[in-house]
Amino acid sequence: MIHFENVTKTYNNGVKGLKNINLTINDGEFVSVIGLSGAGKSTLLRSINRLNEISEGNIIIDGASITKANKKDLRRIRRNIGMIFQHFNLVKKSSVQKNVISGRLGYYSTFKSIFGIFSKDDYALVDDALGRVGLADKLHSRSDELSGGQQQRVSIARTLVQQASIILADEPVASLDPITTQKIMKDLKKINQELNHTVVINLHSVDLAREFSSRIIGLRDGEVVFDGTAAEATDEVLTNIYGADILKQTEGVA
Ligand SMILES: Nc1ncnc2c1ncn2[C@@H]1O[C@H](COP(=O)(O)OP(=O)(O)OP(=O)(O)O)[C@@H](O)[C@H]1O
Repeated sequence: MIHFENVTKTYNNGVKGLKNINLTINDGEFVSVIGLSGAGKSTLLRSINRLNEISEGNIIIDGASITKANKKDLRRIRRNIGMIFQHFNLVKKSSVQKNVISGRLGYYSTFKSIFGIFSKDDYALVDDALGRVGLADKLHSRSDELSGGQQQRVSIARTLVQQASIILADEPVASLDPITTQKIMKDLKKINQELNHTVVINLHSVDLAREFSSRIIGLRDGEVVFDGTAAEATDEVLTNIYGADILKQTEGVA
């Protein structure tokens, strides 16, 4: 469970990225976060794993405060939170296998991680994860030889071997064409349904949010202005909250 308690983020320049957010995301939910550019979507998502330090309030993950966690606890909490980025964040010159197995690093001491000491079980997890995302045959390919969609699948596989029960996806389809976008969204949905992983995803496309989410959270100026099911997020409701601009946003164009 992810719980936001009176969370505010004030950037150094005084801009408030989030304003007094109170929110609970339950295990197994598929939550899309929508809103116009600058609404606070990335700030919200990156606060969950403390890539972004919040200024006030508390964020609690499965009963433990990530906000107040010391270094050791932070590492333990983060191990359970996978992250998928718009630009994949792979080591391009490394093989698919190496990139995916790096999802296990949180389970090892620094010494073992530096020398890349992984177990047979870790390699088996990599094979299983690549099978799930349809890339079993790419195990030894260099990551930069893959298409954008395939690279995004590698990053999904990395969160699978991490065995993270929470997946944060920050505009994961913003650089992809519509067909690849559908495939990636379906992969995420499948993982959500089959493994019961919680997915929190930032999207520019309202249509995608409606198609795939169990819940949509709408932000405006750092505040939650909509929180409901996909069916409740009608054009009329969203236009009332945001104006027509929210419906015009397309992938990658804010
Ligand atoms: N590092 C920063 N320093 C100062 N202000 C920032 C910083 N990062 C974000 N902001 C501001 O915080 C607000 C929320 O930004 P955020 O990136 O979370 O929005 P977003 O909804 O993800 O936007 P987009 O859809 O364009 O990615 C914006 O006003 C933005 O300008």
